[in-house]
Amino acid sequence: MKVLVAVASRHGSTREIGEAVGEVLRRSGHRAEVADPDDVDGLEPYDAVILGSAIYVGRWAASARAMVDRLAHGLAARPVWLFSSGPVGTPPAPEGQPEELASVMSRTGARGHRTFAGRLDTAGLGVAERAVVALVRAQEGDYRRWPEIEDWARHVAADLHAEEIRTARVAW
Ligand SMILES: Cc1cc2nc3c(=O)[nH]c(=O)nc-3n(C[C@H](O)[C@H](O)[C@H](O)COP(=O)(O)O)c2cc1C
Repeated sequence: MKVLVAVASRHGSTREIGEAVGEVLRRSGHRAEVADPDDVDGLEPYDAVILGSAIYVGRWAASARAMVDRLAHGLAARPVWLFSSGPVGTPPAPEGQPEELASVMSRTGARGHRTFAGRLDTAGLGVAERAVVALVRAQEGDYRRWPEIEDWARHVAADLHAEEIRTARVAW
């Protein structure tokens, strides 16, 4: 299947998660393209979509939310999975889902959502971001667990193969 992996990332770490997901899909026999949500004009070329976003102050990025608004019908007509990335530290914090997750799940009919731990590199942050990080005492470091991310992507890839078989049966 041809899969769009659309990823909203401010400082690059969620984008790298999306690239890893795309790589697993390709190794599993799918075609995968990784893109910024702002660059997605339409979903016609794609059979399925994975949409991911970094979490900032409890919310998904504006570009991911805008893509859901813009392409809600196309998303609802395709298999969709969602992921978020944000919690940092040991154990990863904060817990809890992004504010708009329930609404995005229901509007897209998403088959699943996973939150992955993120990366915090204070050297790359702006002044306002540093103030928030200091306020909540967030722990610097890279907490992404690649085996967990790859395992999730393998499950999605397997579901997509099952979907291919179902679609082929209906076509007969
Ligand atoms: C200002 C600021 C606010 C953040 N707020 C949250 C939050 O509410 N929930 C969360 O899980 N992570 C939060 N994070 C952590 C980021 O989501 C995490 O660093 C993520 O990996 C960043 O992804 P990116 O590199 O793709 O932008 C915050 C980070 C910053 C700098």
